[in-house]
Amino acid sequence: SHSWGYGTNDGPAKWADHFPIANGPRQSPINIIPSQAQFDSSLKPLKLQYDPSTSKDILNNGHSFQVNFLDENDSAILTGGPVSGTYRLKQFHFHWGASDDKGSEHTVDGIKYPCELHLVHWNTKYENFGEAVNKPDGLAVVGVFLKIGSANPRLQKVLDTFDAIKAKGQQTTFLNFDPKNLLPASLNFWTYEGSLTTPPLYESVTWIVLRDPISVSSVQMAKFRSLLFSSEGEQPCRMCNNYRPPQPLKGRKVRSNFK
Ligand SMILES: NS(=O)(=O)c1ccc(C(=O)NCc2ccccc2F)cc1
Ligand SMILES: [Zn+2]
Repeated sequence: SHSWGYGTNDGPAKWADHFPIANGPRQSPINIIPSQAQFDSSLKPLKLQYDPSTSKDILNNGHSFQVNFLDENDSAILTGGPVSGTYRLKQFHFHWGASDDKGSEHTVDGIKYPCELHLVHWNTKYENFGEAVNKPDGLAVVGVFLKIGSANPRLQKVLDTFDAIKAKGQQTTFLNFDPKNLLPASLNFWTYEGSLTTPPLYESVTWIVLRDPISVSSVQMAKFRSLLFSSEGEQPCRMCNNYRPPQPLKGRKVRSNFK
């Protein structure tokens, strides 16, 4: 299908040309305004049960890099929170900026974080990810903000693979990584109905954005920016600013599980 990116000619402002749902009623990301979020006591605690043995490999897909998980059984699952049923972890990936003052997709009271982690889960009422990805209750993505502070040793394990996945299409084995180690202590969250934040922008995501960030150092953020959008042998193009800006809320309610 059509190639898209984050540049002047193929970036978010142009996605509607080939993906008209870009102007749809439940697009992501959004700006979260905590004072306008509605506390919902009926929201259940979020349950993330990740068996670390299910991580498989790490891939530079030309838009971000992602850690892929075995999802043939229920060894890494999300239950509770705003969802009913069981959602299986498929992959996690990040979005980041060219400098530490931007990079997250969701914003909080207009504040941008330097980076945002997305843990992508699919609803096991469907056969597989491909079946779930375009259904209104198909996906649940947990968003985690990264804030500049002390270096994050758990994150460093991911960054240490970057020399092997510098260019688009490169992939390497990445076993026994526990994504629970990339979560903040509190699972307090905001939740709303949204979409994939990249083409095809399917409106299939129940977003679960954690309130508390995890830490990343400025040096570690510089390492993210050493990856390339481009394939080996092409004119090198540094991977950064791979974030979509906030989209219109269009009447949606944002709920929280905390006061
Ligand atoms: N940034 S995010 O909202 O968390 C997000 C999560 C997953 C995808 C994805 O799987 N795309 C590939 C894809 C799309 C459609 C069908 C199959 C696919 F693999 C895209 C964006
Ligand atoms: Zn994402």
